[in-house]
Amino acid sequence: MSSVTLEHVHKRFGQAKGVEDVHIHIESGEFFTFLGPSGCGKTTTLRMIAGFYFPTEGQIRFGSREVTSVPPHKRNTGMVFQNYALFPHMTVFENIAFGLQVRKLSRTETQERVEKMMKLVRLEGYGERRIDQLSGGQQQRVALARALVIEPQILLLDEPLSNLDAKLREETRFEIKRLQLELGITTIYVTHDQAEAMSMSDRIMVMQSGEVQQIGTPHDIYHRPVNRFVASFIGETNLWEGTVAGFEGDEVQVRVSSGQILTGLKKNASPQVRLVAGEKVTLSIRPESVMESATGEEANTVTGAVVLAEFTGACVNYVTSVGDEQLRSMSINLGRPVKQRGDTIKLHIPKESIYFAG
Ligand SMILES: Nc1ncnc2c1ncn2[C@@H]1O[C@H](COP(=O)(O)OP(=O)(O)OP(=O)(O)O)[C@@H](O)[C@H]1O
Repeated sequence: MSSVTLEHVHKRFGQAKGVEDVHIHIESGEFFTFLGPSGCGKTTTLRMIAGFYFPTEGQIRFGSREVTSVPPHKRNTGMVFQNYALFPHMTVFENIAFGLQVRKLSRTETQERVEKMMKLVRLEGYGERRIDQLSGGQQQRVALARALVIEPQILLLDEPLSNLDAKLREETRFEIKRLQLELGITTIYVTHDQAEAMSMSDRIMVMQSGEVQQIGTPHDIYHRPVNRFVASFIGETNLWEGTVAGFEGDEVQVRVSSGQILTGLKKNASPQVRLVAGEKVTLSIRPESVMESATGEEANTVTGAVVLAEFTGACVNYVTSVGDEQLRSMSINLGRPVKQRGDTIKLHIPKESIYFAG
């Protein structure tokens, strides 16, 4: 297995920007995800790692080997494409064996390796089926087996689940994770689906408009987003505008649109934020951290009118109007009466759950 390093990599398509200054080190055996909306540069970055595009500037290394302008077939990477790119007229066996035949392996070895792969992806007994006789999920597993059979140092996956329905997508993401852990293979995964990225990855790189916004563990990115974009792209959040009103020890007071002062912790600020009295700041408050107030007396309790009440059985979700803002809250159903639209509600925002996101 191999680490992957991108050193100040840029890609331009004529005058158009593809990606700008991607600088990352992916550890050997890591599951690393490129996450972002359509057009943010995920696929371009992956294609440079595969060798389908060469960078306009910068260097790419696998371990200590420089591969910046090495062609794809000499890189020893396995790739799964969004549409799988299988050969429809060939059988499962022939599809998986393809890369081994190109490499001129003996028949016995090819047979052994393909069978081992079919077992690994749970397709034993399907060798003679044609691709067009398989379900979407099974085709996806053939594509994975075909990428893995050549024993690549690095596995590259470009939106591999996007053609599957929601339930199968969830099952298959566990399957991919299981395979990755079993093989210990360095895996780079491209998706625009934040739940997929959060549940599978060791680390995530969040991209927007060809630029890296943040690199971190799912936990870091969720709890310590560096800016508004990351805060709102990853999970749901309330983004409130406020003005820094003052400081006390390790706490900071912020005036919000209702005129009320909320207290947060200085340490919960993105490195991109300067907390200065009188300056505007964005507060990111996750819905699950907002609680219906037990006494109405706790610090950081706001009062508002319920705009939307949602009872899902397991949870009670409210959207509440507070000053000029709305506050979305989400809590486990503890059997309390559910408020209705128009009711007054008091909501407590614990000070440690306020994050200053820029
Ligand atoms: N071959 C190309 N020629 C010109 N521009 C390109 C080419 N490939 C990508 N781009 C541009 O580079 C930018 C990044 O595209 P890229 O395909 O990497 O985004 P993405 O995040 O993978 O999006 P998606 O999820 O829609 O595939 C976009 O602005 C895109 O228009």
